[in-house]
Amino acid sequence: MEVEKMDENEWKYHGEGNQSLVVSHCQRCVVLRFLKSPPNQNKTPEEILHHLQNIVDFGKHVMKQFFGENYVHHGEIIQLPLDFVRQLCLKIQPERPECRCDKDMDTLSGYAMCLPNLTRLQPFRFAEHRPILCIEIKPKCGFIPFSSHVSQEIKHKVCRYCMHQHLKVANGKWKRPSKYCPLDLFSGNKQRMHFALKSLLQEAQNNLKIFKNGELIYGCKDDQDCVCDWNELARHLKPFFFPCNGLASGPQCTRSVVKELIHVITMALLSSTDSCRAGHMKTVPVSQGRSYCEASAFNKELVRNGKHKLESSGLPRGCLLYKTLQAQMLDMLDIEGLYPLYSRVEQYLEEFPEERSTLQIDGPYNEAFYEKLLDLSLEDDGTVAFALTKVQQYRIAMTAKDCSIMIALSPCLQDECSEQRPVVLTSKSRFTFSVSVLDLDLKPYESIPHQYKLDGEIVNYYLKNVQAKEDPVMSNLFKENEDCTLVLHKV
Ligand SMILES: O=P(O)(O)O[C@@H]1[C@@H](OP(=O)(O)O)[C@H](OP(=O)(O)O)[C@H](O)[C@H](OP(=O)(O)O)[C@H]1OP(=O)(O)O
Ligand SMILES: Nc1ncnc2c1ncn2[C@@H]1O[C@H](COP(=O)(O)OP(=O)(O)OP(=O)(O)O)[C@@H](O)[C@H]1O
Repeated sequence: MEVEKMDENEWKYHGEGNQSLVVSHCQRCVVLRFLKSPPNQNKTPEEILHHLQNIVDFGKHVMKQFFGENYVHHGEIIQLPLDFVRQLCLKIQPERPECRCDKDMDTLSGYAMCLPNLTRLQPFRFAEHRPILCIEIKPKCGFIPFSSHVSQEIKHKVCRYCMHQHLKVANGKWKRPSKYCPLDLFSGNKQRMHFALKSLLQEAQNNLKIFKNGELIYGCKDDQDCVCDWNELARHLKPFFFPCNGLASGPQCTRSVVKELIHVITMALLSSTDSCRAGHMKTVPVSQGRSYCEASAFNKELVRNGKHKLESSGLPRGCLLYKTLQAQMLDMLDIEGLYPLYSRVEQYLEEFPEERSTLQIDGPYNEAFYEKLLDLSLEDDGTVAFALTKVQQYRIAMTAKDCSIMIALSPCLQDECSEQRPVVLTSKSRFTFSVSVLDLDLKPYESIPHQYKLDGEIVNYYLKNVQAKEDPVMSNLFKENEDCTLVLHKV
């Protein structure tokens, strides 16, 4: 990219999260990702550069190992003319959702990350001007803690996402709770995955976005502004799924399109399009802990119907969901078991503050950092080294619990099968697709006390306000299910 010739008119607002703001190029397949910070808490250009370097290194040396070369796009740092950045910031400001304006885009350092636009097929080839559909999913934590350090039994039964929903609705973050449960999506069972995806389509919150040719057509721009009309979605997607079929619009058409969409997402999520080193490392057994969540609407429906053998077909080893789950499961102790270890590291650092850099707490995130993460032993020998390894593994797990998956799909013809890319079939079309992961910024060491506090708040809110009021018939059914999997029904 010729940075001297940067023109803000060639870029447009694309999206943002809590930490960064993204603009996309109007013609080319790249985005710029800027860091954000609260007003008057600007970091120095050196600090920004260091932070960005850490993000790139972490993607390159650590997350690529866990997730696989093809899934991770670490990008590169770019230094931009300050004038361009300031003009760009002014240009995009009106597009920003109000709820994200508590932080400002960094306009002082001139540094940003340059990344491929993942709403396009990866790797992108210039010749491609075909229509593209992209589904972004933030799946969140896909397992129930199996750690013996968990102090509240409910955490072994109901997943964090489902519990957190209630607190979020009470706090006004979302108007309605979602029926989505990450354990259904991560189950590998198609029926459960379909239910999870349908629930995401019903209540997208910040867990689902759909882009057509790079433009957001479905999902929440912010808490107030949600474009979640299935008929409108079907209108956008009909040409993708039923290209030469005169399927009339109406409820039947909407249902058919949504069904095809869910099918195609499921197939892409279960596909294995990469191999990686961590695939060879000793992995955390996926079978640990319970494979379903008692609060899942899918599960409740089964129990209501007297069925209690919830299928968890397991995920294919090479697929991105599997790799994400493996990385998430590096949280083996749960925050309750981790927090005392964090305190041990803290105590050590208070005594020896100069050791902070040797311990690589704030980077560099290099090969050596990665190697130290591979020790999955849970035998606490009382050392700082053990505590530190668990803390760093926890940070990786937290990162994987908050990342997003991008599935880009483009219609292709039968004779295009020779391409390197995988293909997924629907009843009336075929698509080449790519799957990528984004937002792999390592969670800060300093966020651990916040995690500890939040965990307590989520669980206490749930126990007090939800479980206490739960339908007693339902909880009895669960109890019976748990004890002997035999439920007696009145005849
Ligand atoms: O704690 P959670 O599970 O609510 O996750 C936070 C996310 O909220 P969510 O529940 O997905 O709506 C939250 O997402 P939103 O800003 O609410 O869209 C952030 O991703 C936050 O990350 P960070 O601390 O800013 O790096 C996330 O915080 P971390 O816990 O990942 O640090
Ligand atoms: N390389 C990319 N290509 C296309 N879109 C992207 C890319 N990177 C980010 N985005 C879009 O920008 C949004 C915000 O990016 P990102 O998730 O990295 O922000 P964040 O502030 O780090 O998020 P969080 O709130 O989870 O901390 C994403 O949800 C996605 O829609």
